[in-house]
Amino acid sequence: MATKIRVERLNLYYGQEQALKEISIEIKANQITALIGPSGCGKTTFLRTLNRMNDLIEGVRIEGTVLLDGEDIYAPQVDVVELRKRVGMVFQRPNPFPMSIYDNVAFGPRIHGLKDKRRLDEIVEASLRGAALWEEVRDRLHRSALGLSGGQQQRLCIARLLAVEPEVLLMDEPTSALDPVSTMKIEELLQELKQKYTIVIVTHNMQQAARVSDVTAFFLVGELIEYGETGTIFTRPRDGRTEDYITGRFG
Ligand SMILES: Nc1ncnc2c1ncn2[C@@H]1O[C@H](COP(=O)(O)OP(=O)(O)OP(=O)(O)O)[C@@H](O)[C@H]1O
Repeated sequence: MATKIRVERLNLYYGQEQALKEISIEIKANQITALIGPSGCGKTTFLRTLNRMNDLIEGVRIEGTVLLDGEDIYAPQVDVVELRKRVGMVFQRPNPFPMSIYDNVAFGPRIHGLKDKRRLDEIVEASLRGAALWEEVRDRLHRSALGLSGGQQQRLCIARLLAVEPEVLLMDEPTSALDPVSTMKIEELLQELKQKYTIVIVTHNMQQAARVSDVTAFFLVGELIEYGETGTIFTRPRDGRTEDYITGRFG
C-alpha cells in the first residue's frame, strides 16, 4: 500500500501545554487507520493536524512535518481551502446545514463554482449512493435534511464530503451519537469507502476499532505509544501500556 500521509516528529502546543509529543506515523492509502486511547490523550488534536483544523484555534503552535502525497501541508504556499477539500472531516454529531438534502450535498460543488444543473444532479446522486443513502432519500431530496434520523444525517454529512471528491476522510467518533443499527450501517459503509479513500477514524469504542480498521494507533497523554496492524495490536501489542488499555485496565 502506498503511503498517503507521513507525519514526522509532530509536536503541538496549546499555549504552554504540549498536547502532542514527537508523533511519527505513516498512514497508508485505501486503509482504515483507527486512533484509540483514553480521553484527553490527543486523538482529536492529532486528527485535526491532518487538515490544519487546529489553525483556527488561537495560541496553537505546531512543529514537525505532515506530508500529504509527499508534500508538506504546513508549507506557506499551501491553500488551506484546497487542502480541506482533499482532506475532509466528519464530526461526532451530524451537522447537516438547515436546508434541503439536495442543497446540502450540492453545497460544496456550488461553492467551488459549479452551476450546471444536470452535473449537480449527477454529483448529488453519486454522492448519496456513495454514502449508502440514495435509496432512502431519493423521493425527498428537496425536503429539509433536519427531518432525517441521526444515522441518516451522518451519512448525509459523508455524502456532502464525497461531493467535493476528497482523497482522505477524517472521522472524529462518527458513530458516538448513533444507535447500534445506524452504527452498523456506517461501519459497513466504511468498508466500501476505503476502496476509494484513505480513512482515519477516532473511536472510543475498541470493538469498533477492531471491527473496522486495518491499522490501529494507540495514544497516551500526547504520545503515540505504538501503531500497527489491528489484529496484532489487539492480540500481541508490544507495549504493556497498550495491553493494559485494550484489556480495559484503564481508560
Ligand atoms: N482548544 C484547546 N485549547 C486548549 N487545550 C486543548 C484544546 N483542545 C484540546 N486541548 C487539550 O489537549 C489535550 C488533548 O485533547 P484531545 O481533545 O485531542 O484528546 P482526545 O484524545 O481526543 O480526547 P477525547 O477522547 O476526550 O475526545 C487535552 O489535555 C485537552 O484538554
